[in-house]
Amino acid sequence: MYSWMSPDSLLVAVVVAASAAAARFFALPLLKRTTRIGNGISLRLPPNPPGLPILGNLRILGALPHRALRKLAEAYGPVMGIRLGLVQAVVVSSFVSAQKFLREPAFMSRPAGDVSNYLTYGRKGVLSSECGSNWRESRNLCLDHMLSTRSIDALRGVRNEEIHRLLYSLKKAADGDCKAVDLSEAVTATILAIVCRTLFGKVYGNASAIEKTLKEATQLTGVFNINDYIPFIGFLDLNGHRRRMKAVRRAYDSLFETVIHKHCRSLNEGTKLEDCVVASILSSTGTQYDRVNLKAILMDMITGGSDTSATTVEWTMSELLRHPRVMRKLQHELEEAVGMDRVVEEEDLPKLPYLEMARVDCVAGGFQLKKGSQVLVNLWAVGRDPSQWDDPEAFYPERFEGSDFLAFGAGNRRCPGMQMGLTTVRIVVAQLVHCFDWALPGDLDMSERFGIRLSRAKNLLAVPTYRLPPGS
Ligand code: HEM
Repeated sequence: MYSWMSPDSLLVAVVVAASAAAARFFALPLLKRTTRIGNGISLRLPPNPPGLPILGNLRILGALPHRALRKLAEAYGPVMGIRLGLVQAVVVSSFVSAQKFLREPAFMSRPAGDVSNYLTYGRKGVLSSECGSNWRESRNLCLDHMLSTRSIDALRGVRNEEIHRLLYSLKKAADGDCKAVDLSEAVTATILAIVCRTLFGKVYGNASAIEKTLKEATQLTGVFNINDYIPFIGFLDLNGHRRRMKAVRRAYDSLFETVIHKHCRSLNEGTKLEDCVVASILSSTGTQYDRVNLKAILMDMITGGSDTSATTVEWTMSELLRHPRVMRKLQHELEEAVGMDRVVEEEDLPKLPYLEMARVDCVAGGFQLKKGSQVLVNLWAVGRDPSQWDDPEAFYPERFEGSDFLAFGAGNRRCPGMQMGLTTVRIVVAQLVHCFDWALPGDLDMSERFGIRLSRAKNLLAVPTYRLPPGS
């Protein structure tokens, strides 16, 4: 059993269903891992569709690679090879194989490339780090100062303030002559503010500029970048990704330098700044702590921590709006557990019905992989694996009662921010559903845009009606 899976609620099922599997989308569609050794699981090489010289199978990916790869897997099987330019990759599309690959120690590293060079300070920090002492120390630092249960509890006040700001603005819109609010934008801004305040103590500079940088970073992190797959033409930067990544890094870097400088100065002078992750790390490691690693960690926390949660809330709300049965069930549960005289508090979350999800043991057919192969776990396809779930396309949160899911990865590189992500997503969804009835202003377009996480192609617009008594 995962350690975070304490008594939980239908909300978790809904969130998991929307973000993880039964619903249509994953926050992160394709997980990239790489192997440093041939794993020798068996003697067979996985079947590989024919490709072009040099380009290999790159052309088949198109605008929505997760869909193209699943289609291909229908013909070639749940573990298939593909060649991306000069890089041999293995695509994993079934639930049991994904569990096997993600937990296999041989696949604990992440591939090198433009993202690791330009968006993670050269494989420092956690996200793109090779598996080794730097990765382990950075991951522990994140867990100690931000992602442990104690830190998450300590940061409750920040979440509360920002979420109440969101509720206030939505209520104001509902009280006025509001046609529809842009829920995507409102939720993204709220979650980014929570993450920035958690990391830095306050939102430095222009919040919408940070949001723009974040969007650009998450888009660039997910793309299939030709520079990575045909490295000898990388210097030409044909698609301009390297240039855009350098711009993102410059924008982040100047923000991080300002924040770190302020906190170092205040620590050296013994003055007090806001409690936050930067202050906490610098107080415990000393102000001489490797600045590049600290900036890489901050980058990981912003990229890994904000858009993933915001996207999950967006899809969850989209599915709830399309499925009034689940919306009503959720509202009813909140009415029973919280009542209608006050808004939900984080303390209420464990009071919601118990839900336990057990780990499913797996046995996967193995293949021999070449050293350095990239492993692409198609989480989007895994979540719709018909051999795992009946009617996998349907939004049916109850299916997760007592079952496992892989929305946060698995094995030693599984998401360290799972508890924080779930806490944020659950409290935001709970508040939105408890405080408001929602209606759609027109048809709901459910198409997606590919990136490190699948975002909605079009922002979610919805009309709120306040449902708690005035003054609560
Ligand atoms: C709903 C929200 C979230 C989702 C769906 C999500 C999902 C994921 C997934 C699928 C992975 C890859 C795991 C693997 O390779 O097995 C991952 C890694 C990671 N996530 Fe999250 N995540 C979320 C929230 C967060 C938060 C709040 C943080 C931190 C503030 C965070 C930080 C990270 C980091 C640092 C890694 C890299 C771990 C490593 O390579 O060792 N995530 N996340």
